[in-house]
Amino acid sequence: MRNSLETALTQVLTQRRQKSALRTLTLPAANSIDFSSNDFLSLSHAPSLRRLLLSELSTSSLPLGSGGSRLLDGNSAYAEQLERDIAAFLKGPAGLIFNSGFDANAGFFACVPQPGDVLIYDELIHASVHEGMRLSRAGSRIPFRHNDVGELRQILASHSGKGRNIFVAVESLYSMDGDLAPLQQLVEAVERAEGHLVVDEAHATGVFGPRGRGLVCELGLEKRVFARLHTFGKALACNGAIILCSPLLREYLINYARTLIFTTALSLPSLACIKAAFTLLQSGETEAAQHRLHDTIRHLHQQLQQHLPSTPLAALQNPLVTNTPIVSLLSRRPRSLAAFLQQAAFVVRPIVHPTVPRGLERVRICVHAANTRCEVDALVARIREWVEGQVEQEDEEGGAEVGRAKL
Ligand SMILES: Cc1ncc(COP(=O)(O)O)c(C=O)c1O
Repeated sequence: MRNSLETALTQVLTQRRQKSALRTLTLPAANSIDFSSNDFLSLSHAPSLRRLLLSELSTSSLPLGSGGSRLLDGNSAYAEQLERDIAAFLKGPAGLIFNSGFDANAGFFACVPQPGDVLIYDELIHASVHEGMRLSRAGSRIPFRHNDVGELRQILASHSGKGRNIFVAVESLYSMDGDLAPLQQLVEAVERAEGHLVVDEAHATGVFGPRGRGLVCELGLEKRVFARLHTFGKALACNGAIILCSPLLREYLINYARTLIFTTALSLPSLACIKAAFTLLQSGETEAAQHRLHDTIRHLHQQLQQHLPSTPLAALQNPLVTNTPIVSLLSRRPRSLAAFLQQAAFVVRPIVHPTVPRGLERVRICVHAANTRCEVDALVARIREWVEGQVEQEDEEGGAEVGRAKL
């Protein structure tokens, strides 16, 4: 007879399976074309990064493993110098490396807001910020509608001037909708309320700004945000993340961020990879990839406009956004569309509830520096083929609605 825990676990997994919401691990198919990963600059496959990493590893005399937490045996002059170099490159006053962006956000939001403080966040903020907020001692946690600066101003007005610190958490490039935050307006609104703006640049790192420094640097706002997060796991093809902040906040995080204190620090191979990636960024070697990426982004949008009739174009989650590498195609049948594209060797993923709200299910497309125009053309042709198949099928069923807003 099964024990009760096994029965409970089996039950919830069965429910997920029945709702077609079961998460599974998949392996990349051979010879597939990546329109899914966050490897925006295609650095994962770049011989230059591999060469630099290997040379860094072979010349370093540090032990491979860090040996413990940064606060015990896991710290090194190598890690501290890397932090200083990255902070200088990204124009931050100081920096603190965490093992991942998840750890950085969770640790930061759990410990920085003081008892009674106010945490305001964009409703689409990443799960790692929620993780931290859940543990924080803040008095209130208030969402505002995605990118709605007007609503944020109202919330700020009703909480400012009451002697509490106000934190506002946003991302610069949102991972699901692929749109950018109106950072200039957000900075002004938060400054007026004497709040603290925290910007997560996870997806913008390497993609926006001079030499990939991110959107805050592109807009010259680096002195007007309280803290910034840059992660290394997406365009930089590494692991880990850095929080850019004042030296005082860095010292506070070293003392109170549990996700830094109670974990083994990054090993030498991880640090060396981060160093190699930033060497490429800093030297301008990734600029060509950054330009190629933006050229491919423009081409994808042109192709979508040209080859998908106007109605399905309304299916883009945000048709006005045409300069980011993430495009979301809203669909009532995201699994069918994704499977159709996957059969033609395109790696794309359906994104369904609970990752996105019901009714906003989608297929998320990410473009990369290494995607060719031919690959983009073939992808758009295949999407069009699927759309036409859907319309025909619905015609046969007597229910075609060419005017509907979703694919
Ligand atoms: C906006 C955002 N912040 C933070 C993270 C977490 O970063 P990491 O993958 O380094 O843990 C992610 C990654 O999915 C993200 O998309």
